[in-house]
Amino acid sequence: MKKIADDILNKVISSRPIISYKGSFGRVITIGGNEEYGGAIIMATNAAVHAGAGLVTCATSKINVTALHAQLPEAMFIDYTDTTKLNQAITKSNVVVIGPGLGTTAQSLAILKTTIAALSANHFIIVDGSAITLLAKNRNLLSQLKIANVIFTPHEMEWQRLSGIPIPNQDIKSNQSKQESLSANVVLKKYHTEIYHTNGSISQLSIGGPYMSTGGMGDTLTGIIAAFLCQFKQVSTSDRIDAAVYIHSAVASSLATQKYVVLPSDIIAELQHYMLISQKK
Ligand SMILES: NC(=O)C1=CN([C@@H]2O[C@H](COP(=O)(O)OP(=O)(O)OC[C@H]3O[C@@H](n4cnc5c(N)ncnc54)[C@H](O)[C@@H]3O)[C@@H](O)[C@H]2O)[C@@H](O)CC1
Ligand SMILES: Nc1ncnc2c1ncn2[C@@H]1O[C@H](COP(=O)(O)OP(=O)(O)O)[C@@H](O)[C@H]1O
Ligand SMILES: [Mg+2]
Repeated sequence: MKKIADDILNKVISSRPIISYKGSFGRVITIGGNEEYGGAIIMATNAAVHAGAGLVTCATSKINVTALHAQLPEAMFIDYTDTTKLNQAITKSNVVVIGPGLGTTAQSLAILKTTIAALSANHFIIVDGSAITLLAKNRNLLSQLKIANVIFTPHEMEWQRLSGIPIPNQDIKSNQSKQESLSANVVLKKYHTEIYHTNGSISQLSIGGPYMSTGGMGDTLTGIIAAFLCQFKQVSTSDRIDAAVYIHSAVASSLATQKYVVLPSDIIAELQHYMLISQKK
């Protein structure tokens, strides 16, 4: 298992080509945020925009549109129950994030099914939060998901649901064996997050701490991973994922020198600056 070092940022974050436009930096669609958990998808969307994705669309409950646009006018909106628009927007996207605040109702499951049916081999899909819980209960959907490049981002309980491995038994060998059968990358979030890559490598974070234990911290990570996947195509998928996971905690630990707790929104606000000082010179 390789510890992710600080130089991953310098390796992955490159300066932007002069001849470029928003389309050069990829399209992300974030799907989630029901009537209770609008904040989750707004944080994921906000993180994707601040981490540099060129165009970001948020597919969420209609109830969240005013809050979304008050926070983030840069994001586009679609009603996630509008199947036709959802389909079209997924087709146009490079990276799909599904799950933050999606909920686990029949409607949530229908949105997950529509999303999976719209995937192609060119897509990255980041499956987080409620979408992991839904897939654990609807395992027939797992094989259809494999058409795309999949990144699961479970916390330990979500991984227990999806993998069937109880939290105390989540050792490297068992985790990797389950990850291989899922044909997906797995970012197992905890103190010292572990990343199981489809190329067989395993990385581990050795930064971050309890100042990050606030609701929305994982939702924010999904947006950063999405933005890194759709931008830094000169490096491998595994390096892009490792760099995204690393910068999330690096920003948090840097802010924790001044703050007792670091909020997801604090990390989002600092990302543009931290990426600038970390980029390849
Ligand atoms: N502001 C918002 O709208 C927020 C919405 N959220 C959404 O709420 C939905 C439910 O997610 P939750 O994770 O809250 O609930 P879950 O029920 O999925 O997971 C929480 C349970 O897992 C256990 N657990 C064990 N190990 C854990 C670990 N390492 N990290 C976290 N929990 C661990 C906890 O004790 C608890 O019983 C998701 O869709 C999520 O995206 C949360 O992200 C919180 C913030
Ligand atoms: N004590 C801790 N040390 C290191 N990282 C932590 C700690 N507590 C939380 N985190 C990080 O915060 C994020 C929490 O993700 P998650 O539980 O999905 O949050 P949410 O669903 O509320 O957004 C993960 O990246 C996790 O590694
Ligand atoms: Mg979460």
